Amino acid sequence: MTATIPTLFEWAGGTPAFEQLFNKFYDKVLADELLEPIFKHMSPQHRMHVAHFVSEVFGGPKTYSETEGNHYAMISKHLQKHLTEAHRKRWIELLLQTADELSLPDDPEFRSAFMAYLEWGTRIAVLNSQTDTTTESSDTPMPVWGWGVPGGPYNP
Ligand code: HEM
Repeated sequence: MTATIPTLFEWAGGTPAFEQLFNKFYDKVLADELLEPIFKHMSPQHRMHVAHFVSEVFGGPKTYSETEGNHYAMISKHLQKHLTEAHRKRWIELLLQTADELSLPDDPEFRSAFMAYLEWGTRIAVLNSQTDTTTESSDTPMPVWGWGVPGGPYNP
């Protein structure tokens, strides 16, 4: 019998894990002198929108795409924000710090998939923040991230 491979979303702890992660992360963002200026006007819904977006990418419920936006809408939110590599690196650093503090799974398989998505997603955000238009098509589907080469957790 083969074991069922959990989604990254399930492995991380489901909706509560992602909501907690982004809630705590944006507290850190607002306390950070480099990132605070670019996030100080974010809406109260911002944290949960990002939590639901990332949950969906990792195989969770389609809350973001069914009720909150789509991939194009997410990209559009970054237009003309003029994000820099320094912003991007700090964003990732604070998110990883939060993941450790909340004891998100730290197995090599989960963390390598998590990092791969963060690298991809943040670089797309920075690229699209430099201009007022995106080449992204308005019907681009939500990305779906998987375990990559390891294929699943080593010890499910
Ligand atoms: C995987 C990477 C990322 C994802 C999935 C993501 C996702 C999102 C989403 C879903 C929104 C819209 C939130 C809403 O509806 O209120 C948003 C807005 C935004 N994001 Fe990102 N983002 C990423 C990376 C980044 C990075 C690296 C930065 C800057 C360091 C950034 C800066 C912003 C800003 C400034 C906004 C607009 C805030 C406002 O409304 O005032 N994002 N992002």
